[in-house]
Amino acid sequence: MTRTNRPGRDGRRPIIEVRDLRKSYGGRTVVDGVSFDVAEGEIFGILGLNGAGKTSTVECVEGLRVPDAGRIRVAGLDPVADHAAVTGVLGAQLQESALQAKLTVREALELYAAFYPRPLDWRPLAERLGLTARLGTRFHVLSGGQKQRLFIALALIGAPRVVVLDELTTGLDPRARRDTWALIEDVRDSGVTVLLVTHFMEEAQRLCDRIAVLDKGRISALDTPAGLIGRAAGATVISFTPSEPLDEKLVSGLPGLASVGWEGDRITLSGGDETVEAVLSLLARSRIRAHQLRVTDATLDDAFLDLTTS
Ligand SMILES: Nc1ncnc2c1ncn2[C@@H]1O[C@H](COP(=O)(O)OP(=O)(O)OP(=O)(O)O)[C@@H](O)[C@H]1O
Repeated sequence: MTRTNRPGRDGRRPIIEVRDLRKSYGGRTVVDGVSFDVAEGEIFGILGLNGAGKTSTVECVEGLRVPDAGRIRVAGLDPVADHAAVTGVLGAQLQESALQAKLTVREALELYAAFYPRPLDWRPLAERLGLTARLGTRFHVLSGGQKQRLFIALALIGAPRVVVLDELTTGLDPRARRDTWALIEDVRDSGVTVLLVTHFMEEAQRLCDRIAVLDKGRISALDTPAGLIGRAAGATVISFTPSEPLDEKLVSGLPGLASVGWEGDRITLSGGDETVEAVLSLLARSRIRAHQLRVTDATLDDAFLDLTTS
């Protein structure tokens, strides 16, 4: 596990370097000066609303799109100028349309293995991904989870140092999604660096060592999941039903208060630790009881909403 491994800390060059990347379509800028580094062995997440520029960014990293400006290196290689060499170090998740419906799992694995000079042996890979019982099954009859596992196998078959996974678990049921997360951790633990584009906060929070939040083509924050949550305006949420009405002036003057909301008689406040302490002492001073008191940490969802603009 290399969760503490960060670019530059151990003096090694990051495996992915993106500097001031720009990309426009028809004069509309959708990636506007994006820079980040990914250390070898990290799971690095890119989060953002629809149209934020996530796919454009990672497809530039893959060499599938040509940047208008900026500099990208993958294992020291330029993804456009050195495209053939980059495909040897970078495995990309296929889009569903890339595989013929009638191809069996075994045929897909053999076909893709033949593209690489030193492919992994597909049999143990299929075993590790739970595909052995499906080797004779045609692609179009696989379940969503089985298709995703096949896509992971095909992304790994060339023994890459980096895999790029874009919306890997979209459309999967919660169990298949969790199984896929375990697989991605397994991939990372085997030393492969993962660049992950996702819409799911829970997925990003669970898997990613660091996350870049893209907002309208720019990085609005880049941090660990815990770091992003800590930046959310209200990192702690306290809610309760007071036994008597609260003095609104005292509530709005609470230190560190980020938000207040009422749902019927129930109040929900967000803020820092000092807000929670002040609420509790306000209640004690006013001799008001707090029914069904809950204190929870803010989630990545809260941080994400703070860091993106609709
Ligand atoms: N080839 C293209 N030609 C024209 N516009 C494009 C092209 N590819 C993407 N766009 C536009 O660029 C913007 C960014 O798209 P991109 O797919 O990079 O965003 P995204 O963050 O991955 O979005 P999503 O979460 O919806 O997949 C979008 O408005 C999209 O419509």
